[in-house]
Amino acid sequence: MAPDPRAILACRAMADLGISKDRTKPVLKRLLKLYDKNWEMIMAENYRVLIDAIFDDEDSKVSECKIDKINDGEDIEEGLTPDELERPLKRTRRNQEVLGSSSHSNNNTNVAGNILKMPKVEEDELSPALQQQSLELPTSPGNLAPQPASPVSPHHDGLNKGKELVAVGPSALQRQPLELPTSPGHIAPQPVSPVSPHQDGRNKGKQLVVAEPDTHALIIPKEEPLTVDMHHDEVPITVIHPDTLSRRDSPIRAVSTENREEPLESMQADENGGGGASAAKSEQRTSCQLAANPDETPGSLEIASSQLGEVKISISYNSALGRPNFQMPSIDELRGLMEQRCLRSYKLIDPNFDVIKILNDMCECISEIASNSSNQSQEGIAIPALDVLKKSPARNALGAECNKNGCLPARMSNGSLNVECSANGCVDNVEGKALVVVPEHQLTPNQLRWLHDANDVTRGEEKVEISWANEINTDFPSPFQYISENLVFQNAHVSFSLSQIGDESCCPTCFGDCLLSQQPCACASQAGKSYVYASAGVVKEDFLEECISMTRDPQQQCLLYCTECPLERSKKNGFPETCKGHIKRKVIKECWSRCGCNMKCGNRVVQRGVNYKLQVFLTPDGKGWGLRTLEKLPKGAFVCEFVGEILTISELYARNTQKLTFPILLDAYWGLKGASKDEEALCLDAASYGNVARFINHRCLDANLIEIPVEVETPDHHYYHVAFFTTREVDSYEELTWDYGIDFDDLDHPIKAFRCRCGSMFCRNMKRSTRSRSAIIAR
Ligand SMILES: C[S@@+](CC[C@H](N)C(=O)[O-])C[C@H]1O[C@@H](n2cnc3c(N)ncnc32)[C@H](O)[C@@H]1O
Repeated sequence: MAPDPRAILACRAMADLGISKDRTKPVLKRLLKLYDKNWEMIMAENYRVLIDAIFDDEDSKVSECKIDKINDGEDIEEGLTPDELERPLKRTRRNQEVLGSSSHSNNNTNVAGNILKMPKVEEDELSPALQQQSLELPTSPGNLAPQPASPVSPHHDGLNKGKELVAVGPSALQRQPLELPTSPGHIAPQPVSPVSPHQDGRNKGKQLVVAEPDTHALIIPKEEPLTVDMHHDEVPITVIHPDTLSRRDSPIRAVSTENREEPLESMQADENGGGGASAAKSEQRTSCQLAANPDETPGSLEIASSQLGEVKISISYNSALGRPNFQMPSIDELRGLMEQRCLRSYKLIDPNFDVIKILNDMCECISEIASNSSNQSQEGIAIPALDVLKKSPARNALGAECNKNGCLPARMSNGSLNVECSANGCVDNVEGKALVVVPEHQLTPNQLRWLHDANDVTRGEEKVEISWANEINTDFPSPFQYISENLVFQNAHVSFSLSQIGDESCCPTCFGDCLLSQQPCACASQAGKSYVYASAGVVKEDFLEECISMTRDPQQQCLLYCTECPLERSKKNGFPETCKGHIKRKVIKECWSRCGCNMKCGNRVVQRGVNYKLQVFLTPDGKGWGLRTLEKLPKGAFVCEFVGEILTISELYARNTQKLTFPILLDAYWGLKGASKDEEALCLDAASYGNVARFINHRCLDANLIEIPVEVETPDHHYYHVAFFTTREVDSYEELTWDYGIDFDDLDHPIKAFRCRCGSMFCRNMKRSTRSRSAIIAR
């Protein structure tokens, strides 16, 4: 009898995941029997049930085998007990139970949604069978199924960026995430915890890029020269079959480049699975050779390097190879699935286990080995190519030649824009290295302006220049007006009058630097008994920690309720609810023009503006543009203020109909005063007018920035500045993030939330199926 085509499809789908037919068939048969040949059930959600059953099958085999061994006395030598052998599963179950109960308590915990919500578990997306199984195993079958993914290229996000709405609202940070209640239903910002299990991997400044070849580029970064002449189907430079990620004995092919100006060489593990430079002396082929043999490379891990010490790891997929609906997953989805696989296969239960960190470590090892063998011939040695901007000595050199920031200058001549590309993936103006000449008239005014302002998106508005870079594709940021100070849109009442400031609210008799005096000046006293800033312009540790816990830790959190909440009052639906509460915050009071001290006074930090080297960049994980630091930042450092138009809440709601806002509420005092008048209930919107903070992306809970209200020129509490400080030390080239406080479940919210790709293990918008099991275990 001819095999059922559905069975063939199922085997194929499993093969794509690296599961052999031999493993698939018996389990499939069992499932068919179990589900009475209900194929729909088996095929649902990309064969989740099947995948799960296969792994469950293996789990039980392994565990049976181990118990057998123990019974035979084998493992006793290693000090293992049956209990220990079972620990992973038990822990998982226990954690799942806690998770369940926590979710339950979340529902009951209700300071009107103003506390952090547990990550959203979308039970309804699981098949009944899976739901049943998930009660026992938090690693639901979905974890192993390929997730429908959005294209890796942030192309679309990039285009949409600025048109999506950011729901920002107060929420709480958790040290015990399980006990965290739900996140806020309103729009105030929310700071974050310094704890990041992924942080180690990231702050090395390495990036993993999941790239989708784009041949429609107007400007082709030199970083990707091979793609210029390649079809989408062709496999780039250096290729390692994905199976080699898990199978040590898989042969790996490498492809060299022919036309590279900066030689990118291939990296491959040796037959014994040894990584590092020793494995790099490998067979090299051209991309043509590889393309001619496509069946062997449905997907590829690309590790390439240049002699300049750049490291690049990219994962690409040949979409022509029988997977027409293939969509490259986001880095977070990839991470989720990889972690699930590794956890399942190797029973890793270390909560710090992080696939990205492993890849980053790999980059570092390559760099280390490569630099230790600098005298050796570079032939055949693969130097990773993607951490491009971070450690490349070429970057600085080119940058020094071309521009201070090393990125994106362009040249106009004879009506054409000559856009060129450097080895570090930046567009530069090195003579004779032009990749594409784009007629000027083909660029929009916005693109022309961005090219012009490539070195300084602030257009001179800040003390420091802030460049932008796109190492991924040819997108430009969307237009907005850069302003370095908040501006009133129309109805907001903000008075900066000197007469409003009484002597008791400033320090007219001070001089020089207030921080040098023993007694805190009158300004500083308003925030507490001592100065908030340490002399180096950073917030003192104890103050910072207090701010963090007051906003994140439910135990420390205090919510203030308005008698008549401006948010509810302005709702257009005519059904105002009671105030959902606003997080009580600690406030900094800086000295100002009426004070006797000078501009260098240590109690003036935010008003002096951006001080660190920052860069706007296109994120590789689909969040659109983001902000990163180009230098290491100490803990408590002031990074930038959130600047935008000052709006009343009514004005904000009016704008929200257009879904174009990037708002932050100035609600720190709302519950303390009586009912705020309309013109005094304010927020900041950076959609059309804003500063560099408008590029800071959201990260659930463990973001590296926290926002702190700062009073400068007005003691009238309804208006203040919102300043971002680092919650921990931040490495150069790390993306800067803060927790918007979004409640991803609040469908009633006036501002549309987005699908979160923050990658945090505490993500509140992550389906269980894509969530890191290690995160669950960590709880
Ligand atoms: C204030 S903007 C940040 C800058 C933005 N990425 C851009 O390209 O202009 C907020 C928007 O960025 C995107 N974004 C921010 N954080 C994100 C995240 N964690 N996951 C996905 N998208 C995110 C969303 O589209 C959101 O509406």
